[in-house]
Amino acid sequence: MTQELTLSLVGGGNMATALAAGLIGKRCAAHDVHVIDPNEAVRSRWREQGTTVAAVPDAQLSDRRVWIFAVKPQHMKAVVLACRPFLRPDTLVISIAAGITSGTIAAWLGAPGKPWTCLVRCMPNTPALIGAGVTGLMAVPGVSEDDKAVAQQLMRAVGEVVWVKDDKALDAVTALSGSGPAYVFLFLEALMQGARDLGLNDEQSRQLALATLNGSTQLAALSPDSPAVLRERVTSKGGTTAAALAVFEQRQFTAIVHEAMQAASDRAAELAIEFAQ
Ligand SMILES: NC(=O)C1=CN([C@@H]2O[C@H](COP(=O)(O)OP(=O)(O)OC[C@H]3O[C@@H](n4cnc5c(N)ncnc54)[C@H](OP(=O)(O)O)[C@@H]3O)[C@@H](O)[C@H]2O)C=CC1
Ligand SMILES: O=C(O)[C@@H]1CCC=N1
Repeated sequence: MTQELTLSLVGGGNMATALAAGLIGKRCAAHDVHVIDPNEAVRSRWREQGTTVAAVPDAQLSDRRVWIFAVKPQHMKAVVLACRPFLRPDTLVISIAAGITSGTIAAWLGAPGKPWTCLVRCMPNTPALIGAGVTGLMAVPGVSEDDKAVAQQLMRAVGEVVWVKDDKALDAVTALSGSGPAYVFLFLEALMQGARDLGLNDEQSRQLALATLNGSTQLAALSPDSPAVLRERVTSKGGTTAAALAVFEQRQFTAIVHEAMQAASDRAAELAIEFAQ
């Protein structure tokens, strides 16, 4: 375990919990993690894990080398400004908030005309909770290679990492892997419902649907063939799969997914404007 990394989680909700599941014990000790959250029930859960906690930003922030902002986009400005007095010149700030751009956060943290340059935006996802997450990262110009490595090392503790070049690309990451688990869970729910409607019981539906998603994604990851080729191998001419895929096509499944992802990306861009003032 890398013990020397000290961390503050600003916002101790769902995503902070998912990240901590991989980080604590692997990248930092629980007592080196300081959690800021206004909710006593949330703080109590963190206390039980052995972290220090506070309801509002406090001087302990200054002892933490890395801060991860994990509050809702609408809370970001107030929270960032409240934390700002506790910055050290070498504090590495990581934001996982959807939408809010690196330029906006850097301006909030910095002085007029002198934006904060030690800032990385990340977009993780909830499978981080079981170490199976994937995180998109982008760094503002000026972040040292060492600090990029620290951010990467943190996110690697909960899954894979993909660096992208700018905020726009991070919005695309948000629309794919940030929000993506919800799309997959929706598809899983639909498969299970479909199976129940066809007469299978709850347990059978769950086992078959989960194993199908799991097996198919593993096959796609390991196979040299494209998803399209793998799909064709399932689809016998005049058979059952062709009948099902014809319905997907008729209902424009691909267009629906495209439209949904565009909506997620557009919403990220809206959040950037809505909560930047
Ligand atoms: N959930 C996901 O799948 C993902 C979320 N994200 C991003 O992560 C961020 C957090 O999302 P998520 O974890 O789901 O949200 P949660 O609501 O679960 O967690 C946010 C936490 O921050 C607390 N909070 C509110 N105000 C403050 C404050 N002033 N100071 C400190 N903490 C505060 C909230 O308390 P209270 O509930 O009392 O308001 C809550 O406990 C968002 O910006 C989201 O865009 C990124 C990737 C994936
Ligand atoms: O729904 C949201 O806005 C956040 C960002 C990605 C996943 N959850």
